[in-house]
This record gives sequence, structure tokens and C-alpha cells, in this order.
Amino acid sequence: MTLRIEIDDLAKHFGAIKAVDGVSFSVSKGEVLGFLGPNGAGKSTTMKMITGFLTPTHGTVRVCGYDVLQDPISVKAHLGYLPEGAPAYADMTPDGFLKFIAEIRGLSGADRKRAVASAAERARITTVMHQPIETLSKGYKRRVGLAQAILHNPPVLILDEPTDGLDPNQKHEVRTLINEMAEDKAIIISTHILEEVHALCNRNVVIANGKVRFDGTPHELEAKSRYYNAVCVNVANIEQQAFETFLTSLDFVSDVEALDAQAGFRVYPKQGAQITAELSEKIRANGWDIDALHAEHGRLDEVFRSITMPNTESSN
Ligand SMILES: Nc1ncnc2c1ncn2[C@@H]1O[C@H](COP(=O)(O)OP(=O)(O)OP(=O)(O)O)[C@@H](O)[C@H]1O
Repeated sequence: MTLRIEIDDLAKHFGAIKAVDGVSFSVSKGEVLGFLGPNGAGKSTTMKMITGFLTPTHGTVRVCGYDVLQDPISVKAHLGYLPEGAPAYADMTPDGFLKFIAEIRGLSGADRKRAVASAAERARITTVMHQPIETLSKGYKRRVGLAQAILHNPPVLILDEPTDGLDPNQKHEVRTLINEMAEDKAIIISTHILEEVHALCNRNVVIANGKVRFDGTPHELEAKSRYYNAVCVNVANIEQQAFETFLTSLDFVSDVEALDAQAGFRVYPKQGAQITAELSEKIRANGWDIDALHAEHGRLDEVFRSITMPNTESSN
């Protein structure tokens, strides 16, 4: 594992507001880290400190081994940043804008031409290169922002809400592009779109009120749901009360909940264990016919709420 981003005890206070309050985590090559949190959690402020746009109140950030305060130029050379809303110079064309950014990045001549062509190709904006940015759709504007971020082929990408406000097709295209780049980069993506946990990320950090509340894989996040591995089950021709009593008596079951309209029961396992096989075996051993039986995944919206609601204990 090659560590690319190391964040230690990072904080930013705006007067009495502790926007970021002692955040620590690291990101390795090949990781796409979904940085999740409700509005005002401190995501953008953290990203601005990683990229050197804001000075921390305390704490350290290292990008590819370079300290953001000691060596800001090396840090900027090793990362690409897509700020929230992907601002760009509206009256420029993508071609002019990318050439301008390439120049700032110190590229000239054939190198500049090659970098612009390659970023435009990867971001799929080759057909709009000579159209003013202000006349482009939101999706294309975002892709121009992405092309700007990947122009110098940096090993680290920091993307602030890259799919926010895009339609489903545009979201899909931007996610595909990020997935294509994931293998050889370390990427942080801030989002409050929970479907991106699975569509994009192989790791998640959840923050609320400036503090890290969870750090783990999407699977571990989902496993925090009370519905994780719960089994919905219905049996034909049986008195519901008797069936509920039977389910409650099983030693691997922690709770049983009646579903609407005689649809059977939701059975909660002890310690989130997988119980589908054991449960169906026990039911069949009683000579009953199973009408329906399926295990549930965790519900991310419920997990997100329980982790990020104010005054909730840390769930990490
Ligand atoms: N320049 C500033 N001055 C004062 N307070 C600020 C400043 N920038 C951010 N904040 C406050 O810091 C907190 C964290 O803001 P931040 O923008 O980092 O959150 P976020 O998680 O990115 O939210 P969102 O999802 O809405 O973009 C908020 O309470 C915000 O109002």
C-alpha cells in the first residue's frame, strides 16, 4: 500500500465555529474514498486544507510525502482539485481554459498540446472544445472541471461533489470517468449522495460536526444498519401468531417484526449474522412450506442518519 494522503489531527476554526475538529485519516493508491457527511459537516473545509487553499488552525496534511504548509508547490504539483461547483472562466472555451491551466502548471509547446488533448479525451469533451464554457450544459461544465483537475496526470485527486446537480446520465458518465482513473490514483470524493458509496467508493469516511464518525469499507458501513442480514419470511397456511412465537424462540434470532398485510415477518439476526440457510432449515424441519424468503441489505440512509445526527454517540 502506497500512502498518498496523510491527514493528522486536522482542524479549522472560524471564530467559535469548529468547522473541522481533529480529523485524521489516510488514503492509499487505488483507494477511492467517499467523504460523506450532511451539509455543513466540514467536507469542503477539509478538502480546501488538503489542497492548500485554507490554512489549518492545527494539524498536518501530507500529499505524496510533501507537507502542505512546508512545501505547498510540490503538494499542488501532485494533486488535481475539482472545487465545489467546478468554477471556470465562463467566457473562455474549454480549449483556451485548459491551455491556460496547462501554462500555469508549467507546461509549454508539445507537452502542453499533449496534456490538453489527453485530458480532453479522458473527460470526453473533445466535441465542445471551441464552444464558450458558459454555453455548455452542467454535465459538460463539470467534465471541463475534471479535465482541468487531471490535466497534469496527478497521483492524487480531490473532487468536491463531482456529480452534484447532474442528471442520471451525466452522473453515470462522470462516475465512469472516475472509475477509469481509480486504479493508479488516490481519490477523495465528497458527496452526500448515498448511492455513490457503492457506485464509486471502496472506502468511506463519514464526518459530522467536524469530527470523523466512521472510517471503513462500504460493506462495513452497510453492516451497521439494523436491517443488515435481516430476513423477510412468509409461510403458507399457518396461523400467524404461532409462526411468530416459533420465530421468536429461535436462538439465533434477536427480534421479530410483523410485516404489513399478512406478508409474514422480518426476522433480525443476533450480531448481524447470516441466518437465511439456518432459518429455512428450521422452518422446513417443521414441515411448513416457505412462500417467500429473502435477506435484506443494510439501509445506508438509516446508517447515515444514526451516525451523523447531532448528539449521537460516535459509531466508529
Ligand atoms: N469562511 C467561513 N467562515 C465561517 N464559517 C465557515 C466558513 N467556511 C465554512 N464555514 C462553516 O464551517 C462549517 C463546515 O462547512 P463546510 O462547507 O466545510 O461543510 P460541508 O460538509 O462541505 O457542507 P456542504 O455539504 O453543505 O457543502 C459550516 O458550519 C460552515 O458554515
